[in-house]
Amino acid sequence: MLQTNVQATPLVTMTGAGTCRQGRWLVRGVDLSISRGEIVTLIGPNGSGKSTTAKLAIGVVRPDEGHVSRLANLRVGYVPQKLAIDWTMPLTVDRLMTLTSSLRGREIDAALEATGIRHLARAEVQHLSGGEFQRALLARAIARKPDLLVLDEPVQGVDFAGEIALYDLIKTIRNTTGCGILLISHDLHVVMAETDTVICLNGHVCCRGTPEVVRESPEYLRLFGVRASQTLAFYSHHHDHTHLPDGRVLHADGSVTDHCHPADGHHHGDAGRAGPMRIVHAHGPDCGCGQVHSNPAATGGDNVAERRDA
Ligand SMILES: Nc1ncnc2c1ncn2[C@@H]1O[C@H](COP(=O)(O)OP(=O)(O)OP(=O)(O)O)[C@@H](O)[C@H]1O
Repeated sequence: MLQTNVQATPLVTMTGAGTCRQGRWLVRGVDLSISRGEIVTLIGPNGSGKSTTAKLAIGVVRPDEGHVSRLANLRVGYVPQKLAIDWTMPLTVDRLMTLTSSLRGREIDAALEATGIRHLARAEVQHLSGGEFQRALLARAIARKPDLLVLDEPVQGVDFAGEIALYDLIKTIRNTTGCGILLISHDLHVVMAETDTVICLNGHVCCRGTPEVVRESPEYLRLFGVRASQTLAFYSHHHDHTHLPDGRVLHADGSVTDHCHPADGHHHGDAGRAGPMRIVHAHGPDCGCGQVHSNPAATGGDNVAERRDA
């Protein structure tokens, strides 16, 4: 689990909030609060009201019932799910940063540095990879040092290895700036296990709590099924190495070796593998990593995940 520094005064508080269009409630009765240093993740099927809830939280959409309050002078960094960019027009990354408001050069540099794409400042946005583009959007959102970062599906178009790197980056941003983060995900990727509070939506709040609590709840299981819960169980433990497509092993300290270390715990996953239901931990008697697999206590890891290894 993440180290958190959640402070008492919420940045945003929603109480029984809902919004209605053409006589249809898009979402209703949402109670939600986000504090500094907290990561709240909205999950739910397509059309379940995740984006609408985020827009209610930051004031882009007004509630037709209930109440939404925000800290005075709250600064919000928002990465929407869709961005209206004219891809026929040349647009560099540093120009993207200042499209809607002005920023000083050093603010641009700092944000690009923090997201690991400073070297791409002059690159054309349309030539960026999926992961680089998401980092550029993230840089744009953090440049004004927001109190609250709202990220609507920030890993779209990114492969699995890039996805993990992006979530690590989001965590780092939270840890270094102390901002609150509202994340939206339409499925159950690594994000759910990396979060403080999960809110499961389906037009209303189905269930909420820590990832551990949510994955056991009957509402969650009804919505996503038992297999999803097991996948989450896998993700909710410490991951310390990643198997690269060429068979080598990338360790948490950045070193790359031909095989696992004897003390290695769990994988991040197989780099490049796609899809939400990845069962990635492949340790077994012949995996060569030197771990004892039959005794969960031997590795000190999460029991549920260890049982899956045996
Ligand atoms: N401005 C609007 N007017 C009418 N209906 C809308 C409007 N905005 C959203 N909706 C509808 O509200 C529902 C919830 O939409 P929302 O975008 O919040 O869902 P979501 O959970 O974010 O979905 P997805 O995972 O597909 O992105 C959908 O049925 C959508 O069609």
